[in-house]
Amino acid sequence: MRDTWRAFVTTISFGFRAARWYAVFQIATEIALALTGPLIAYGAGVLVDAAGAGDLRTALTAGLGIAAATGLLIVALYYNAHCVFAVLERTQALSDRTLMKLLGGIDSLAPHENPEYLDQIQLLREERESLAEMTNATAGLVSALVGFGTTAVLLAGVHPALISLALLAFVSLWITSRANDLAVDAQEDTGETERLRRHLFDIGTTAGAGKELRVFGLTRELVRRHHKVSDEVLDTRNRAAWRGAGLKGIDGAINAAGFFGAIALVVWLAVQGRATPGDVVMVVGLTIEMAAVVATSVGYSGDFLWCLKQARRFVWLERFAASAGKRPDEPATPPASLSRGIDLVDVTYRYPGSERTVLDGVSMHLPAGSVVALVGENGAGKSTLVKLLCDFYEPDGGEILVDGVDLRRIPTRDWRTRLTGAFQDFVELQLAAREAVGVADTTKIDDDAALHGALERAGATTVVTGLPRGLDTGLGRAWDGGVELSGGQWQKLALARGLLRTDPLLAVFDEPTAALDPQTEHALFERFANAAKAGRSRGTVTLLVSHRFSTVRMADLIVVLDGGRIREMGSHEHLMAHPDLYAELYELQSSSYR
Ligand SMILES: Nc1ncnc2c1ncn2[C@@H]1O[C@H](COP(=O)(O)OP(=O)(O)OP(=O)(O)O)[C@@H](O)[C@H]1O
Repeated sequence: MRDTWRAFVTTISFGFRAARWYAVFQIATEIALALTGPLIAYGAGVLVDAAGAGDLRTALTAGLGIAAATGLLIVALYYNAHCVFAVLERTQALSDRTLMKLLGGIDSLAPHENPEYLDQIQLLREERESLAEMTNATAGLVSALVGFGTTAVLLAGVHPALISLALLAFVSLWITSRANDLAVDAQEDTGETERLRRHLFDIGTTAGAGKELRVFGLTRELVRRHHKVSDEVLDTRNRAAWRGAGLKGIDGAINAAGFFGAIALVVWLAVQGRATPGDVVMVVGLTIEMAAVVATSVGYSGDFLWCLKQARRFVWLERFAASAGKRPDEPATPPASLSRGIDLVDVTYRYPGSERTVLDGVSMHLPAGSVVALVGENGAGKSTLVKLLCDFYEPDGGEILVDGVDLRRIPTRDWRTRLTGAFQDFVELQLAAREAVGVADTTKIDDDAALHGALERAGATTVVTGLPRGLDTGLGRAWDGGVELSGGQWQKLALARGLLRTDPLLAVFDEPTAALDPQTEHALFERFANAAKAGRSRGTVTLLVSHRFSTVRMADLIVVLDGGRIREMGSHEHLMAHPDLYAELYELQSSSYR
């Protein structure tokens, strides 16, 4: 119950934070709207009785009241629609920003391996409008309650038995919540299939996959699979919708019977002389009004319950985000510079939900100020090791020591401020060129000298000098006047981002040059190595992952991973003098280049 209350308060507060006065006016106009129907019915009853009794003054006053209520209805309807949109748009923007903050604020990548997390996120993304619709659903429910209460009081004034009409509304509410549960269950049951459907659509329509799609003629197969999973999703959701429609049919029949009973009762009372003609007119009007109120309150309570469901998901995510990540008992700050270096002691790692040990007892010393190259065949565990060093995941066993301090003790965000690097799955940031590089250190976004320095270190100067407006050019074809870059140019900008930070303790470059030609990569790594040597006073450890051995050989230390274990390590000369996997692969590559 506390969770439900918290979910409600959290999401309704979005509306009031994003558009306070519009939300207030929305609720006020909804209440005004709710009152007009019963008041018009009441006025009609008074008018009929007054006219019958020849009381012109009362009849005209009632007529004036009906006219005023109708006028109010027209104005309130118009302004209410404006408020609804204003609240919805602003609240949606706010709830989107809150979601972005929440998801981006989870330091670890481990949740992305958790199917429950992925399902919740998928559903939340799909239904995130519901977070914004809480104000609307609540305002609707409040107005329905006001309309319901006023109608019930007026009906009871004619005969207490008519109040039973109001009780039917509770039956309708119960049936609606059952129908709603069916829809929610169906949505949750199809969460994973829906993810697959979206994935198939994405690969079938994004430019990135376009080439392979055409070369391999995959469109037909993708469409076939999309069709199959769509049918699965839609069949399940449709079955739930039909069962819900069946329940609503029963609801409709019960209500129709109730309304007929109410009209029959007041007509019988009038025939008996215990009700006036005005009462009959009013009860007919109120019965119609009650039907409308029940329909809207059923609709709004359905919306409200649905919004509440999404709100609870949001609160679940808030809790998850707050509990994710490490909370060291004795937090330590990263050192200003490294004197010893980074040690891995018997590090073991297995991806969540996987049985396979990806890193198995890895121990090594990465000396302060050194350039270390990590090599090994595909799947050897190189990127996994890089991810552990970046604190995306925590080792299952063993420890990573930063100048002797266990990385588990260093808060992730503090460690990340002392990290830099570039990754094979870099992001194409379609922003102005200065932003695409400057995001690595936002204090330098307007510092042209710093940005050009990073571009120069990344060998990316010509990428920017070739742009029509230099650093201020918009990148990407999605924008008016934006310039599209080649894969290698995007990668060079990603590298420049990695090289903008000038005081890291660890710089990781995980195949950041795969889109570049070997000569460019060689020249770049030479530059990194020289920069790393120049920065030895800070003790920065530079870790390179590459499959190109001509590049790797310049590292101070080369670590060869094989099946998640260290197979050999040492300098190029040492590894060549003691031939094993490295020497074999090196020879193989250099002979193919001869
Ligand atoms: N998110 C993941 N969940 C489960 N297993 C994973 C995940 N990422 C990688 N693996 C597995 O871990 C093993 C090591 O992968 P990793 O990416 O570290 O290898 P790598 O040496 O960097 O390979 P490459 O040279 O191809 O980039 C692989 O067998 C891979 O299947």
